[in-house]
Amino acid sequence: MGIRVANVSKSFGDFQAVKDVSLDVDSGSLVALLGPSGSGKSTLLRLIAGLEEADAGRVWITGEEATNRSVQDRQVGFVFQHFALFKHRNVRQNVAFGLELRGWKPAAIKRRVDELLELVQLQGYGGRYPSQLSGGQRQRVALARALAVQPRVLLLDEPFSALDAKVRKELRAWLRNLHDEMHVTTVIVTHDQEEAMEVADKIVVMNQGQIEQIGSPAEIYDQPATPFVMGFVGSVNVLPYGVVGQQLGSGPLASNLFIRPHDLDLHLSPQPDSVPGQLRRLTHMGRDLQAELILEGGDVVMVVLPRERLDYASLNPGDCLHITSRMARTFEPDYAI
Ligand SMILES: Nc1ncnc2c1ncn2[C@@H]1O[C@H](COP(=O)(O)OP(=O)(O)OP(=O)(O)O)[C@@H](O)[C@H]1O
Repeated sequence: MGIRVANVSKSFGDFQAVKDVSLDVDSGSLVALLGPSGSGKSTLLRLIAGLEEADAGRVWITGEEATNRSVQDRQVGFVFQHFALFKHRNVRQNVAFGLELRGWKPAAIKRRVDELLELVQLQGYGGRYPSQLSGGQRQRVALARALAVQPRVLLLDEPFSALDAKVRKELRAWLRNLHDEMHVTTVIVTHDQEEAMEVADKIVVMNQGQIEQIGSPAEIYDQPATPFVMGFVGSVNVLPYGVVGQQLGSGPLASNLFIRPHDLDLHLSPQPDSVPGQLRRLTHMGRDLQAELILEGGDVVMVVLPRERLDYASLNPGDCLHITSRMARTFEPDYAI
């Protein structure tokens, strides 16, 4: 086992940020803690690191109990969103920091730093100072520094969120490749579902201090356990069963139907099991069209479909279209996102 968390809770004053959470992270895997702001992701990560003390529960790191151990003793590597590098140390000196503290000899430090700079693809940057690097390069130096001392686990708290979208995407792919080379057990905190889907073997979806679901990216997307998960990891229409139920799905009368925009289809004429809707807006999104329709009862429905599926050239707002569904889910009655 890479990391085990058992029944961990943490409150700040009256506010319970983490509520009786248990989690196993397989050795060598990359797990994402995903959830909205305030859901307790960072607090859980900090509890694993030893930066916060749990009110209750226990933590194991690589099989050894770490609950009462100091941060240093836990031998974890961290990278934070704004992980400040030492400004007055160049890249090599930043990466070497932990090794110097541990009394490594200069020749061994040089070898290890060379190795790490190659790993994070920053050979040739060793003499630069942090102010002479891009944001993405700085985070790669931070990762090299965290990895220098061969941590037992790597904990990343929104490491890329301060960077622009393109760099963030590049760094995700890079992190995934790095992880495939290194196999260090890694936990990454993110509020970005695309990031979690792209990098993680498993996703832990958190909401209000608790785990809603743990699963592979495909499981989380295709078999969401709760309405919250379904809404958080993709777009969803929530429609009262009473209005569209018999046509678009099946379930208890009092429930809502949860349907992804991609699982709906549009037609120019009525179909078996279609419901009519009035077109409010049609948006071109590259390959796909996004249509917003209003049902007879006033509910708004979003449909996303490939452009070639609909002869849209002559459509205008106000036109009547017919909606069918390929896949609809129901959850407990009265459960709302
Ligand atoms: N040191 C603290 N003192 C008081 N409240 C705190 C402290 N740290 C966290 N909290 C509160 O605990 C809750 C969970 O915070 P946490 O940072 O774990 O959430 P998060 O899911 O990581 O959110 P974000 O993505 O915004 O960082 C929040 O409501 C936060 O205000």
